[in-house]
Amino acid sequence: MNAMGATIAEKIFSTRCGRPVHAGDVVMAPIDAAMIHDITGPLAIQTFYQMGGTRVFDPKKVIMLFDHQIPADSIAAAGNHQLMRKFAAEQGIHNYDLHEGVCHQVVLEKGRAGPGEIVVGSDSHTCMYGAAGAFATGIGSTDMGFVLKFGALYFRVPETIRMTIDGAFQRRVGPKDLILSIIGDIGADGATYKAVEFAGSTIRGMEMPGRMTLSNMAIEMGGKAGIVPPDQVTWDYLKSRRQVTPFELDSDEDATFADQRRYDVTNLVPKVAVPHNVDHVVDVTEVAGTHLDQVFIGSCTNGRFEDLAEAAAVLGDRNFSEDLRVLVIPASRDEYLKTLRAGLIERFVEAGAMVEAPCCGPCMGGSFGLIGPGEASLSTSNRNFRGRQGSAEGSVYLASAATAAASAITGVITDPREV
Ligand SMILES: CC(C)[C@H](C(=O)O)[C@@H](O)C(=O)O
Ligand code: SF4
Repeated sequence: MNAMGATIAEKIFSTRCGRPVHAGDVVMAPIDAAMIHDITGPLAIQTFYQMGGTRVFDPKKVIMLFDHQIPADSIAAAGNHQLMRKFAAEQGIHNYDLHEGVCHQVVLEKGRAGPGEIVVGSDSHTCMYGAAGAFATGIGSTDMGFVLKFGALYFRVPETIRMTIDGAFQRRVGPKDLILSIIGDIGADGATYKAVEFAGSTIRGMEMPGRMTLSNMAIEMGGKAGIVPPDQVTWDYLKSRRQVTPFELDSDEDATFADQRRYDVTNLVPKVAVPHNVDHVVDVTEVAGTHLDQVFIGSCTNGRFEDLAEAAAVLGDRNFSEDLRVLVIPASRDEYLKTLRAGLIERFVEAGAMVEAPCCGPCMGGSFGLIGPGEASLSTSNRNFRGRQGSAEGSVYLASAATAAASAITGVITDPREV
């Protein structure tokens, strides 16, 4: 039989399962790392015990942290934290607790996900670790209970959609505009259960933060994973975070793809996802002038130093509009420190923003920063579903940090190329 080419996803599953597997095969695959946070962790732990679990499969492979409801914003949240701290202590799991920031950012920063690994998290944006060449996917708390006990999980090896991206971004246009435009094009269910691969010269020239933004939002088109083939950028990023021995991991040219799409970013303009769907994407010019009550710059999608630096560059020495609330939340302690040391936190505070310590913040309306009925928020995060950031009668617009900063200066949705 001819040896057929394979996709990255097929290669990862073949290596980890110890035999050649193909898209469509159902396999029980070993798990290299499993992440739980303060919202979904308690149910996963409960399931683990209900399944008769006593010791987790490998405490070193379990990543625990709190980010959605920190500092505890209710007695229930405090109780969840207590339960998880107790579990970590009993099981010998290192608990990052509330010290480090948003789960996905922290997993990558701590080098807990890398090329060729199968990583799961009980959170839908776990696909972000694909930026580091992992096959990473979000799973439910019940599946996570199973993983904690057995260190393995059933998967149907996904087919792959390859997105080849070429061209150079224009000023104030970047990865967030690209991923919004791709999602607008393919639709919220356009990549359902597919591994989405990001390839091409634009990706090769992109640093890790941008790659994270792309992989993070793979789930917003239904993707099971969002993978960037590891290259020197990946290995350089991982070098200071874990032991690395670079190796080749890319799809073969004769691999079978479910679909191959090409994009050119040369003429890409700033994009905005308008209420209430992530795939309802328009050019910023179409919604420019829309009144806003709040701007949120942060989240696992766009809360990194590079995003905050872009926002600060747009801001310059101006102030934010006094007619709206501006919330800035770095995605992690590291990102916070970089931003602080660059003097940008001072600039944001001076300009009128409220800067919070690393956490999910208003991203999913779980804790603070909620919007009221009839209010509109523009957010650098990844979801704008009805009620996502508070009132179901509110509206959430998604955009880049540059568009967010420009809009925060004027108080209305604003093209960042024009301020
Ligand atoms: C709370 C958690 C389960 C949820 C997710 O899975 O994504 C959240 O992080 C989100 O972004 O909606
Ligand atoms: S920042 Fe938002 S998208 Fe990311 S994990 Fe937190 S709630 Fe989910």
